Amino acid sequence: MHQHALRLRTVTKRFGLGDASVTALDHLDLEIAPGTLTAVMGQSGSGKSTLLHLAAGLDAPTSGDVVIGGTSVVGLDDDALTALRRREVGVVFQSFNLVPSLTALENVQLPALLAGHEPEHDRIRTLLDDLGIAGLAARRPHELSGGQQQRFAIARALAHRPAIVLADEPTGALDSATSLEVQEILVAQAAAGQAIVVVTHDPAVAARAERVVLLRDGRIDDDLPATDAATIAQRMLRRVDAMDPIPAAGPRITGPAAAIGSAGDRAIDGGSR
Ligand SMILES: Nc1ncnc2c1ncn2[C@@H]1O[C@H](COP(=O)(O)OP(=O)(O)OP(=O)(O)O)[C@@H](O)[C@H]1O
Repeated sequence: MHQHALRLRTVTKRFGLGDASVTALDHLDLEIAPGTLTAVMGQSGSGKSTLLHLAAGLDAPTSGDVVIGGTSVVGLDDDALTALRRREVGVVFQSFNLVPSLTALENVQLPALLAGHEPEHDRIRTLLDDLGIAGLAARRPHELSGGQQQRFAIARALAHRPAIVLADEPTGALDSATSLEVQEILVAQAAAGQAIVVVTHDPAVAARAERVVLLRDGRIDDDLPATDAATIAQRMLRRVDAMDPIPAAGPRITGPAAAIGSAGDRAIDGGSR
């Protein structure tokens, strides 16, 4: 096993050219160890999705390097990058929906098959049981609710034991009881050796992580060890307050709470992009 499941080394990502360019990530350094659950938080536009896409090898940095499971993505051709991604990365992204023509179970088996392995049937059965979706395995995605599809997407990301699992609001479409079950599974998989990085706006989800990385303007603004939900929420509020040009009197609940709430709603409405 590599010392780092994932390393971003002085990564800058710019979109567009010249005056119109946007710097989504700005000389960002991040190392993710195997067997850890890391939450990434930050305001809309702070660079969270960009970070996940680069970490998944789906997009290349403008400068710097991304090292996935010990292999640098810089200089890899498309075939090599695809092979690396299939072997080492599992994703739960809104943009990576289940394949509609396959059953839900076949979707979960797909990453192993694409990587040229026999799926681990026992492991998949256990994951589906734990996620409460074993009875739905023969259905096609359009016969499942959004939350059920989300749970199959989580099973798909974990099934082939990739070195790193990247999830964008994995609990966003789930009711609170199911969200808790998914959190338990992520914690358990991290304890079993996978590196899991979860982008979330939910302090309760972030509180399950052993590390909370706060992004701001494409940089790491804070890097906290395991922290309780109230402290994380406060930390986020303070960031919002710091950016708020209008000082408000009295306790600051409305603005920051609204910021967290609207972000969560957007995730439920169909993701960040
Ligand atoms: N394909 C793109 N083309 C141009 N600009 C982009 C592109 N993708 C992201 N950006 C810009 O890069 C910055 C970071 O975006 P990113 O989507 O990573 O933020 P985020 O923290 O995930 O936001 P959200 O919480 O709203 O999803 C934003 O200013 C965004 O407008």
